[in-house]
Amino acid sequence: MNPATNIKRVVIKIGSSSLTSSHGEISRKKLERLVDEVAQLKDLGYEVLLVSSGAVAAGYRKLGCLNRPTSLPEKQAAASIGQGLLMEAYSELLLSHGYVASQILITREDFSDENRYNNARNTANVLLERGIVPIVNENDTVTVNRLKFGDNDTLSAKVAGLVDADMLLIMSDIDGLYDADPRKDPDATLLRKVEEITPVIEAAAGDSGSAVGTGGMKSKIDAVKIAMASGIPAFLGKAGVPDILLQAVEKQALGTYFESNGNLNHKKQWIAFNSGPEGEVILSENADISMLGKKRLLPSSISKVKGYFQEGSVVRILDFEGNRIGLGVVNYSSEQLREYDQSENKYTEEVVKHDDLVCHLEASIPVGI
Ligand SMILES: Nc1ncnc2c1ncn2[C@@H]1O[C@H](COP(=O)(O)OP(=O)(O)O)[C@@H](O)[C@H]1O
Ligand SMILES: N[C@@H](CCC(=O)OP(=O)(O)O)C(=O)O
Repeated sequence: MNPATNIKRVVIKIGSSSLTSSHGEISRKKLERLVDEVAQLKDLGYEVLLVSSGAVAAGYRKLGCLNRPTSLPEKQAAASIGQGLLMEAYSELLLSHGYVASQILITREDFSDENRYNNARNTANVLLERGIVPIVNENDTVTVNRLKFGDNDTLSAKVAGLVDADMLLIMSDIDGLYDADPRKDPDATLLRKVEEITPVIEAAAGDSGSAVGTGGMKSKIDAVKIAMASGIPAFLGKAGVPDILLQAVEKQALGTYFESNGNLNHKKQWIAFNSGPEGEVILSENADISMLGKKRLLPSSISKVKGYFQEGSVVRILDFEGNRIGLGVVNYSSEQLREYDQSENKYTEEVVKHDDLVCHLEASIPVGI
């Protein structure tokens, strides 16, 4: 723990572009430099969880591909070879500093099941408390396109929330977030501190700059939003700059610092970012939306129900005009809600309890969730 900053537990995301050579293959030198810096943090008493990309990059040559594959089955086959090689290298390098690595492979489905999500937390906590360095990646080999996290940026933010990290470091091939895509605008300037992700910032974030990166700045901004809403400050900077990890946790690094602006608890993080809503409830015209974050949702506020869901499912909450305004766990099935007759007032229980409701006003939930 650093008493000056109150930071002890750090999640570090390292992108493919920061681990590969110009040919797109894993660079041993870059990996060594990263592990040296992780060990530096560990020596100082920080707990470190690494979210590492690079499985496809580490495996595609051995699969017989000359270039990084683009089809899903080939990428999955490459990851199947590369993930083992990547872990072998991490284990060996960390052991040379006296630290033990562990592997955690996650799919989106693991996180959408609340029990599995909570179980992943317990496992990661044990590892971190015992000084191990968990190395997390998406379980590429078994995921299908539709159900992929897709990029490790959002995965890292969800993992940071899962383990109650004190800080999320997203290390990339660029020294931070610029006010415009630097490839398109030579006058773009580096933003050093961001308190809120505004539409202007979202518009500035472009896609990936390299052949190996997947998410680009867009997915990093989505990730940062998740961290900020979960109460976790984030940093975005350039991997490979000497001492960057230590400087980042000490708030001295060149890069972009994002302040946290929410404090969603685990349950609300799960509802907001992992659950996968099963249906929709549309509020009546006169429902007081400004109060939604502070209140429960009553049957009388609902004008329409879309889709089929069970009691206990997560649903999207839309205003009368169809704008997404929140998510919540319902106490009634879609059929029960469709049958609700206000005049009889037969449902006494709220549709969504306050503790089970996340309002977009209290959490800037990334588009698409
Ligand atoms: N506003 C922006 N500020 C900084 N970088 C940007 C911006 N818009 C787009 N980019 C691009 O995003 C790239 C980083 O994303 P990506 O290639 O996915 O890296 P990684 O492999 O680290 O995930 C940068 O190299 C840059 O070209
Ligand atoms: N899971 C994939 C990487 C996916 C990914 O997010 O890559 P990147 O945008 O480089 O961080 C792999 O290990 O190759």
